[in-house]
Amino acid sequence: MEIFAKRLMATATSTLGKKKIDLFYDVLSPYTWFAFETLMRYKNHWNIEVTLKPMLLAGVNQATGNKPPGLVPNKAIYMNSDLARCATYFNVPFKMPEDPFEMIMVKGSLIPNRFLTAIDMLYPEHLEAASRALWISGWSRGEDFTQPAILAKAGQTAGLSKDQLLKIQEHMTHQATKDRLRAYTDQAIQYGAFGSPTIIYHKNGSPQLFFGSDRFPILAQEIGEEWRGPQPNSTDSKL
Ligand SMILES: N[C@@H](CCC(=O)N[C@@H](CS)C(=O)NCC(=O)O)C(=O)O
Repeated sequence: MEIFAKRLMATATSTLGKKKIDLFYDVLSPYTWFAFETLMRYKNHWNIEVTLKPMLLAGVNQATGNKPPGLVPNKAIYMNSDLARCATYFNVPFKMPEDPFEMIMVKGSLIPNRFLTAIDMLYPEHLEAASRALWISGWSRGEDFTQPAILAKAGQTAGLSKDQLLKIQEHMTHQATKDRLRAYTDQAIQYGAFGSPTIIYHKNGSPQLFFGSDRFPILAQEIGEEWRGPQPNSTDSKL
């Protein structure tokens, strides 16, 4: 009981006074990978508490009437070179998959999002590593992360045991998991999301929305922290 009280106190103290940030994200979005890694690096440098919230980008697009930028031919051409430049800037091992159209428009991200949602519900301490493993799988190795074997491999990379992965697989089919994914997607839309990444800074209880991996200098200004580029510490782990 005493240990429990001590741990509770430690958790409360460690999050006390921290600026609250939500990252609404879909691993189907390569730009979101850059934002995710940057926020994870800054967790150790800024006085922030980041909550990871997997959401379905297709649901956001449907609700807002937005569409994937790759559907505008000139944007698709632009993104092809811009993503490569950004990958160097953010030091993320992005590699364009062979058929991004099939990946985004045909296969989508319902399955990987349910996988991440189930992990968040059952083993939240593995969510960050599992999200990273899925981005590496889809947007670095060109793997199909809608396939159970690829999900299992990503889960193992994230430190989940075979037994835990079986529970996750089962949990993915539960209504509660589907409802949670929808709830986070709806929450993002209510905050005003129209794409991924959507970063919400809760400024004295008032949500401020930032869209994109290119908003960090502005986010830093608004939260009163210093932007020191995408790698605030040269000892930050390299992917
Ligand atoms: N300028 C943003 C672009 C982010 C972006 O294009 N995200 C896509 C998904 S990969 C999206 O949701 N776009 C919606 C929109 O541009 O309206 C960045 O650098 O991160």
